[in-house]
Amino acid sequence: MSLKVGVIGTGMIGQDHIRRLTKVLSGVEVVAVSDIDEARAAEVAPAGAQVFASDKDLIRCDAVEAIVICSWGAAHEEQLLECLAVGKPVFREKPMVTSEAAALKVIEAEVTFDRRLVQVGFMRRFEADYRRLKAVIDGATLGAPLMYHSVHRNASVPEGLYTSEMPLNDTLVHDADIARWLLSDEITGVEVRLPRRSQQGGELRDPHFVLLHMASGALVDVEISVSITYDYDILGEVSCEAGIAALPHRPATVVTDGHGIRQAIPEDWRERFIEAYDQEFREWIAAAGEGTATGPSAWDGYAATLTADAALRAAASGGLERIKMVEKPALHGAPSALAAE
Ligand SMILES: NC(=O)c1ccc[n+]([C@@H]2O[C@H](COP(=O)([O-])OP(=O)(O)OC[C@H]3O[C@@H](n4cnc5c(N)ncnc54)[C@H](O)[C@@H]3O)[C@@H](O)[C@H]2O)c1
Ligand SMILES: O[C@H]1[C@H](O)[C@@H](O)[C@H](O)[C@@H](O)[C@H]1O
Repeated sequence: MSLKVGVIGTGMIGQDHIRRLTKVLSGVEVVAVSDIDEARAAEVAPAGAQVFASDKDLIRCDAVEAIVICSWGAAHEEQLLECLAVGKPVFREKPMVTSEAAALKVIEAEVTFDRRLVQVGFMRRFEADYRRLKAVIDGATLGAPLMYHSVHRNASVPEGLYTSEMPLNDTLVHDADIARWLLSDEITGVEVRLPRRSQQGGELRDPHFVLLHMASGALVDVEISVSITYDYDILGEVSCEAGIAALPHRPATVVTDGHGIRQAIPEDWRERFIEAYDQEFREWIAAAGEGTATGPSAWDGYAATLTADAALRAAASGGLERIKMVEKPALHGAPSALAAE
């Protein structure tokens, strides 16, 4: 039996997820779509899917067993709370929400329901290369991680839609989440430095250099570039007490010609993380079929939101901005290092 899914938000990633849910993965069927741009929803709706003008009607529709939300960040809170109110599993693209207060409401609603329903779209955790990197760090041979260097480069971002706060509250959340997951640690403080401004960024302030302070004492530096022009480049290297572990470069055909020897880099996130998104949804479909969720949780969404908020404060203050988390609910795993402080 297929899991019957409704998709809210049929823009760039909504369409890419509809493609994988209808053409790549099995055990799932897209039975409904909704977007504030109803014409766009109708245009991309798979054959036989119902098109809803209202997101609430889609969420409450009896034929919809689980929901995928790919709308803009500001819409996420209400849509998530509605899914939790009707007890349906929900995959929510990052960022989970855009304020601490909203993140706490989502956590509270899920804890009241007393079963995990929310999975947040931090797809890096599902990629084989990141999983192998984590296995090495968790193994005994390299010793404790001391530093993580994370490079996050976008060739460009959508003009007009991508605003000046988004390097820190939309893009950085991936690096914050993967740092917490790879190092099994929590973020306790954030600093932001602004290097010389790139002329390629137009109105946007680009790039950003971010320093994340971890509860263990490890440090994480993050380069956020959103107008690097050449391609979509994601790198990661962990320095441990007795060695280094790094993500490999993606395999690509080696071209030799009059310009030298070279390998192509993925153009954008769709290409770079294609297998990660597929695996993320395979695992979501299995969990949602059992009425629950797996992988990045509402707690992880909350941690990323706090980091984004602290980064925005740090960019304004120029100093170290501290993060204080509430106590971690049992539903979301063992108490965090911070809760014990
Ligand atoms: N995990 C990733 O790598 C990744 C990649 C791209 C985007 N995203 C995230 O996915 C979300 C969407 O990004 P996108 O690039 O597809 O943006 P987009 O602008 O291309 O699409 C967003 C769509 O949502 C619709 N929408 C907005 N508010 C709505 C509402 N209240 N109800 C219904 N529909 C609504 C818009 O009309 C639009 O069609 C963002 O939160 C973004 O951060 C994640
Ligand atoms: O929404 C996208 C997406 O999350 C990408 O993975 C990230 O690299 C971009 O910077 C962001 O704008």
